[in-house]
Amino acid sequence: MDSASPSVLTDEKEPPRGPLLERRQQLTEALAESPYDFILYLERAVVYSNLAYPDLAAGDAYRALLLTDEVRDESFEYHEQALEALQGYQTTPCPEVLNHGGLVQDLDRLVDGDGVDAAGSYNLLANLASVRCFQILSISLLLCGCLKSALKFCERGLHMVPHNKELLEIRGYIEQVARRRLRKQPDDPIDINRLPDRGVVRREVYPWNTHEPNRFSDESLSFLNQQLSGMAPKCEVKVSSLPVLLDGASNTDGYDIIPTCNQLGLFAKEDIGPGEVVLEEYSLLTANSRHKESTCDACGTELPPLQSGSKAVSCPECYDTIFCDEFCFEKAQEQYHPAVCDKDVDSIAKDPEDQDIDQSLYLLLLARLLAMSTQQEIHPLEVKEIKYIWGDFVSTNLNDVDGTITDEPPPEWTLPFSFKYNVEIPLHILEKMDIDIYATLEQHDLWVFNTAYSKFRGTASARKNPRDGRPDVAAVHPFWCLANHDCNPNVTWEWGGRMVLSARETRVLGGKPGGIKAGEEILNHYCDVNLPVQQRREWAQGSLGGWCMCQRCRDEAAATNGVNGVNGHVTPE
Ligand SMILES: C[S@@+](CC[C@H](N)C(=O)[O-])C[C@H]1O[C@@H](n2cnc3c(N)ncnc32)[C@H](O)[C@@H]1O
Repeated sequence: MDSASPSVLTDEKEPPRGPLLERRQQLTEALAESPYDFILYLERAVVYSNLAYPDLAAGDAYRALLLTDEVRDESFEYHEQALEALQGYQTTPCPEVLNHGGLVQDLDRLVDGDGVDAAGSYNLLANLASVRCFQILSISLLLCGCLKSALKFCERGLHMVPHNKELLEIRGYIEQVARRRLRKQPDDPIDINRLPDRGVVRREVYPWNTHEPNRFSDESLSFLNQQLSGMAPKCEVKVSSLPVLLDGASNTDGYDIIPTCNQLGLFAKEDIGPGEVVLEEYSLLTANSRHKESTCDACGTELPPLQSGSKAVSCPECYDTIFCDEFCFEKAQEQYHPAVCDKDVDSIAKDPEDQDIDQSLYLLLLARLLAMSTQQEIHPLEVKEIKYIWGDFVSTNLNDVDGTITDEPPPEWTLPFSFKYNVEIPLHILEKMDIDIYATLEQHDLWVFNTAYSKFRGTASARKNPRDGRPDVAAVHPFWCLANHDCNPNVTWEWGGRMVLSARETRVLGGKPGGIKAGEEILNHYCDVNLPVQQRREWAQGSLGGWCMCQRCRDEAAATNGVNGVNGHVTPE
């Protein structure tokens, strides 16, 4: 589709952001007052579309869709509240947000039963609204690159109103993009099951996110250092100057000076001897994607064999949950477990298909975060294990695009996104935890999940199962992950029940003796440092967010390619 395609999301062309952000704020406040009002959700979805956040538009349209079900079915949990929220709205004239894309012409098809009494009029509004939800969901998910979910929602809408002009147009767009992505001819049929369903969305500190700290402030640094002192007494967190990373090979390997940016890093404040433990960190922000696997629910360590002398403890309320010892059990009770105890959330997203392993581990980390924030009665983004993590955010200005349809989401959008893992299952988990997903919108809005995902990606570590090599346990260790990468690292790391960083006995380069001097930065490794430069760079690219520009990489690449030469592309074996 060419970039001159009309913006089917909106009736306006590139409206200004300021008033839209204000409107978003008003609608968010209105939703806090009236959380079961699907019209408000739809209005906010349109604002998100106009602001070019199609993922957030889809999130709101999905909540609105769930509320239309609540209105229609009196056995549903929030039926009364959803009905009450509709008082004050009429079908003629219907709320402006529903009067879109030929929808009102389909009114007759949407009347249930005989005529429109009070109940009928609410059902009619709910029916109209669900079609509007399907329109927004399908176009928004298409813009995120989630073609399969987009087509499914579009088909559901067309099932209700087969001639709806907008839905037919959206289906045309989805099929056009699908044919191009699957390399099909214009008339080839499309198998919905083969459509890509993983997309990417904006990865940013949302303009309304008031939870993101200034990580460089004295207050933040002193909080971090106070926490760090117990786990790494010889280290401190300080600002570190790091190379700005590009997406791939460049001709700057031989340059003496390259652009840098300020981030945080870990530094030695005293000399550390070779082999000495640098940091030992305990974290409850862990996830295990195997159902009934023998790891500690809290710290993720392998459980000791169940024989006499084992210190393992199971929760007395829900016997299935096992902890490696009393310490982990108590920490879990204090910090997250009661929020999920006996709530049947255990089997969700477990034993995933191979292609979903990463998404399922990140989702389970999100689930743990939600349990921690619920138990600790704080906002998820205030949970100390993630609050100070940098999410590799891109600036809002760079992310901004107009709402036109293109083949692929823009290259600046780097947060992996799928309807299932970002929207549907997190809400399902909250429901299982007996949390009202409408009344707790402030804590459980989609942008909150996306922000947490941004922080997990690039900082979580995973452990492979020795039986089949699949990564099935993951964790976020917020202090360990403050250590930056270098291909000539001065530490090694190992994660059992604790994440342990130790000073290397010998350095990789030149076999020089290990040990870290006071003032030197702690340099971790995010890839196998025994590989040749090209392979190291490809491996570390995901967690670094770019092409490694450490001194070793630059020297080796410049030596291989001639000074200033551009590397050729080598695929790892
Ligand atoms: C796990 S965090 C490390 C801590 C991070 N510097 C911070 O301020 O929180 C990983 C991120 O740090 C940055 N980083 C780490 N090592 C780097 C390196 N050698 N060169 C450039 N950036 C690096 C990248 O932005 C990467 O995505």
